Amino acid sequence: MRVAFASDDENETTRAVVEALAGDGHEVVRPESAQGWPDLGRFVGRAVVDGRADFGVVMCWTGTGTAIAANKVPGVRAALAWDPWIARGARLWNDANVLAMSLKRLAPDVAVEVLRAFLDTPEPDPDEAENIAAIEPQAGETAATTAGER
Ligand SMILES: O=C[C@H](O)[C@H](O)[C@H](O)COP(=O)(O)O
Repeated sequence: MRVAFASDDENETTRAVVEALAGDGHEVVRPESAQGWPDLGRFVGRAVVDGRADFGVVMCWTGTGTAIAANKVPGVRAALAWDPWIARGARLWNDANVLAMSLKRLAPDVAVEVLRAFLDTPEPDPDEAENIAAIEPQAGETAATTAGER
């Protein structure tokens, strides 16, 4: 598969993830230059939505900033995962298309397990199709209309 990858820092964990992606035969799509975490999250999100990548992986200290930035790209469903069960569930029940991980909190072997659990879960649960479709902004919905409904 083609997997877009970006991280705002590098350590043993990010290196293990990149090595696992390449070692497992994935084509890795990476940004050409170093950027801050908001732009990196957006880069990966756009790569997935544009079809340059099948899935995305974002990493930053917490994993949260890149996840939030990726999720601002319409069509992106980025999920922060810290163990394989969460990663598998994000694919099965949320059809997550971007995996976010903390480069500070996950040991290299755990990050690789999480990555593989995510990428090795090919199809979401059909029973969740309605919920997954409902994640996207609904026709005519804006921040103002959504707030008004509460
Ligand atoms: O959510 C943000 C990330 O965890 C960043 O990796 C962290 O805040 C460090 O970012 P910076 O190097 O820009 O201070």
